Amino acid sequence: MEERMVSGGYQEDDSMELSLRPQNLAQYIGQGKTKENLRIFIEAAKMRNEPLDHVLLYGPPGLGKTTLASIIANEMNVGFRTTSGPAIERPGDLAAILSSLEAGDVLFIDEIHRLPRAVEEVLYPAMEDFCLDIVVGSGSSARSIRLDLPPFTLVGATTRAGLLSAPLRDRFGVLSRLEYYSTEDLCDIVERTADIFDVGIMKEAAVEVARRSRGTPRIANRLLKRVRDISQVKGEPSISEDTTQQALAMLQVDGAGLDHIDQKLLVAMMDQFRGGPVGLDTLAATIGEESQTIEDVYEPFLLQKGFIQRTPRGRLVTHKVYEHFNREVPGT
Ligand SMILES: Nc1ncnc2c1ncn2[C@@H]1O[C@H](COP(=O)(O)OP(=O)(O)OP(=O)(O)O)[C@@H](O)[C@H]1O
Ligand SMILES: [Mg+2]
Repeated sequence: MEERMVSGGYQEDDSMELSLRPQNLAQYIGQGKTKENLRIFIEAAKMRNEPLDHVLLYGPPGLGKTTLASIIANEMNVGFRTTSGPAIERPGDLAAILSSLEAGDVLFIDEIHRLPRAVEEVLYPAMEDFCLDIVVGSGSSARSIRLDLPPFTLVGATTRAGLLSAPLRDRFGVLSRLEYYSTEDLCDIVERTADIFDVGIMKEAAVEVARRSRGTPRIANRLLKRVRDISQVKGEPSISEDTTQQALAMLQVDGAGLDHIDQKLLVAMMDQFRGGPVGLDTLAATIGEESQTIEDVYEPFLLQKGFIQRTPRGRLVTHKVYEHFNREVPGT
């Protein structure tokens, strides 16, 4: 699969992200409810001199889960350790990490849905009672010993909350779902990033980048970076709306943030299947993509935007699609 300008996943080109990452809750734009809750929980934990409850952050890629995890550590004034589900292969790996934590630390486990089951089982008593149950010896002389751990906060992140086992999910005290950002919030993010890049940007230009970023800060920052390059080559004193339009057209990102693959899919549905319903496999074969890729990568945004609907008989395009492509809605 090719890399898309508008995919929320991390790409090599996004390496500037580290410098763009907000450091505290005040700098973290949007996600009002999550932020408000966390602010209260953090304050309460600090008053009680206890570690924060374990936090699960879930939602699509690029919405700021990793960023928020590091902010939690900053706001609690504690250390931040990071690892990921696939990186912890054996129970012993996790035991080593846990026993090296300092009291109060935040341990961040990214892609936590990918933890091996045997590792997950070590995590349960660690989360619940801050202890490790270790089996020593083997056969009839095997026995289990219990080791105390320093109290810590586990922050887990996942794009696939549905894949988390119930016992693991139940051990988190705080569950926060990150939402796609509004155009206003993304506009603030674009302006903040431009500030860090030390370039000016006209309000209309920032709004335009925001509108096409699929509700995702990572995409907004990526688009802005490209737009800035073109603006600089033109010698503009600050990024203009014209340049932004031109740059985004070059990048083949349209007014709703759709790229050529989204367009191909929607046009095929209108032209070849009269708007649907069309089965996923048929559609996949028509545009030469895997069904799974359509379902996991292309469809979520189109569904969220109300461009397509899923029905038991297959996918349907909505009237929004005809309007978007300036076509007459059939049967009107
Ligand atoms: N609320 C926000 N305010 C400002 N910038 C943000 C915000 N959320 C995310 N960003 C920017 O978007 C980038 C991507 O965010 P982050 O890496 O935290 O996403 P993620 O949800 O962890 O993605 P993934 O699912 O790929 O791990 C950050 O480096 C940061 O620059
Ligand atoms: Mg992340």
